[in-house]
Parts: sequence; structure tokens; C-alpha cells
Amino acid sequence: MAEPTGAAERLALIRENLAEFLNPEIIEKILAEGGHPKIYWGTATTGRPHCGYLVPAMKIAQLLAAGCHVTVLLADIHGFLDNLKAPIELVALRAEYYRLIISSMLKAVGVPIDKLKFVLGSSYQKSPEYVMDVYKLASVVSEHDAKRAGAEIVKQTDNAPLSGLLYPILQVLDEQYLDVDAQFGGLDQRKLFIAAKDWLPRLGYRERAHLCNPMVPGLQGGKMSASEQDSKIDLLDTPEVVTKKIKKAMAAPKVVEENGVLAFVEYVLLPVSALRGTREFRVERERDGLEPLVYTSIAQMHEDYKNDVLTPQLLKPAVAKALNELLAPINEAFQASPEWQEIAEKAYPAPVKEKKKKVKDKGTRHPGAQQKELPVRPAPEAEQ
Ligand SMILES: N[C@@H](Cc1ccc(O)cc1)C(=O)O
Repeated sequence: MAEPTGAAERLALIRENLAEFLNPEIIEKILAEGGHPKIYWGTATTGRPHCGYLVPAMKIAQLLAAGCHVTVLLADIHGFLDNLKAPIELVALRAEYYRLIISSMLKAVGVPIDKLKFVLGSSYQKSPEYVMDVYKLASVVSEHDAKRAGAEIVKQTDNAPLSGLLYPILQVLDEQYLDVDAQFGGLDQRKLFIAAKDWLPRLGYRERAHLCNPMVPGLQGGKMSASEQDSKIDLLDTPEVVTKKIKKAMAAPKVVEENGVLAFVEYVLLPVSALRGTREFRVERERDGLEPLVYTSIAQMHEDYKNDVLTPQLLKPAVAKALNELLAPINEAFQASPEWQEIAEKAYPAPVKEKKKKVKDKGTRHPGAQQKELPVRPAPEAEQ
């Protein structure tokens, strides 16, 4: 695909695969004037980013290809507000890991990143102006509305900490302080986006546009949440591990609904190929002595999948291969950066092998034999 230059083409790329676009006229106007819309995506820097992050990353890649300025907000304070078990120092360190992995994901896709920037939440959310606006907004938003705005984002339990009510206030103010025309996020942010439209004008600030990605089922079936650490595919997993995990993924034959493997092709692999020049997904059938299946749209794939022409056994190795190709440069960048490796070790320390320890403790002690101390590393945050 050639770089889109016309307003209509750029808009189509911005819109592709979105579930909802609120106040698109704000963006349309900028494009009609040949301008470059400023859009941000925020992520709370808590759990280690897995392959599910390729879905928003792909939208960011499309926005960059459409000539938008994109800000990635590394929301460390938000990670803290919603997750008090993670100390602020740790979420700030994790933000560094996020910055490195997100930029290498975008480099791997091959889009120009000159219009991409990263901003750490705590770098401006502690300024006197920002803090005063938090107080102001808190005085014109009801507790009920703050709760409703955060209902799908913030953990809400009986007697929950007050920080969960501050969270939506801060996220809404971010649109103003990051000086953007629009915010992008998953459909789970929708209530917050609606609140932003309503609340910002109360402080005399302008309303922004909002882009919502659909909630995409995880590669291994079910929503790709931050939990179930083991089953998720890490962005730094080796090709063997990736292939094994995809082999085990849930993908019922003939069922296209809630099919994480097909969804991954739709929201990541097909858009990547389109950004690289040709929208295409190939499924080899050499083993059966047949020609490969070559798809240029998800509709064709759904059709073949429903008819069992495209079986899970054919689909999975094709997805594993394409995913491994996408992950290869990310892995290489990690291997080549001792600085990143050090950050990874501190931000996400490997779990201590409890089992081994127990076995050792129970072992018979031979007289005179020294019990070797196992190195004890701090247990990772149990918050995810
Ligand atoms: N609410 C987002 C994170 C976020 C935080 C602050 C923002 O300004 C924007 C987004 C999430 O659920 O991950």
C-alpha cells in the first residue's frame, strides 16, 4: 500500500477495524485541511505486555501511517491508583519496559515513527496546574458519575480506596494536558470517553474525538486479560514456545465467533501485511500436496473456516509462522540491549521456584554436607 495522501484514504486507515468513532468530525476537519491529527493512547504500566498488545499497537501503526501524531501515555500513576500493591517506583520502572517494547513493536511493523512520542504520566500529572485541575474537576463531578465512568476499568469493591475515583478524573484531564484532538482505546474505555466529552467543557476545555477498538478475544481463547500469566504469549517468547502455545490455543473447527486465532489474523496479521504493501495471509498446504490458500480479506477466511476448508490444523501453523516473523526483530532488539535486559529483570523478576525449595528443605541431611542456600529473589507482584 502506498502512503495514503488523500483525506479520504487517511480517514479510512484511521477508521479501519474500529468498533466506534465518537465525534469523527473533529478529525475529519483536520484531515480536510491537510493537517495531522494528534491522538493519544494510554496504558497503565502494570503487567508485562503480551501479544494482545499487538492489537492496539496495530491501530497506532495505522494512525502513524495515516500521518497522525501519536502520543503513547505510559500511565504510571494510573497503574498505581488502580493497583496499590504495585509501588509507584515499580510502575515507573515498568513504564521503561513498556516504552522499549512498544517502540520495537512499531519498528517491527515498519511504519515511520518520527511522529510517535512517549510521555510518562508522572512527568506532568504532579504539576501545580494539573493538580489544581484535579481538584476543580473533583468539585464538579459527582461520586456517582466518577464511579460509573470507571466501572469497567477500575476495580470496584465495597470500601474500595478513593484512588479509584480519582482515576477517571485524571484520565479525562490527560486529553487536555497531552494537547490532543482525540483519545484512542478499547471499547472498555467507552464510559470514560463519554465522561470526558461531558466533563472537560465544565472546566472550559474543548471536547475531543474518541476512537474505540473492539474487544478482541485473546489468541488462546477468551479475553486476553492480564491474568493467567502462563498461558499468554509473551512478546519475547521464543519461536518454539510461540508455536507450542498457539497449537494449544482454543479454536473450535467451523466456529468463527470468539475465535482468538482468527481474530488475531483480522486485527494484527492482515493489517500488518497491508501496511507493508500487500494485504495477504498465506496458509501453506504442502503437506497435503495442495496449493497454498491465499487470503486478502477476513471475510474469505471466515467463509472457508465455516466450511472447514480452512481447518484449525492448517490455520495455527500459519499464524505461528507469521507471528514469529513479526516477533523476531523485537527479540533481536532485546538480545542486543543489555540496558533493556536489566530493566526487564528488575521490572518483572522471575518467580522463585517454590517447589525446588521445598524438596530441598525436606531432603535428608548428610552429616557434614553443607546445605546450599538458594538465591532468594523478591517474589513478583501478585497483583495481576
Ligand atoms: N484506562 C487505561 C489506561 C489509561 C490511563 C490514563 C489515560 O489518560 C488513558 C488510558 C487502561 O485501562 O489501561
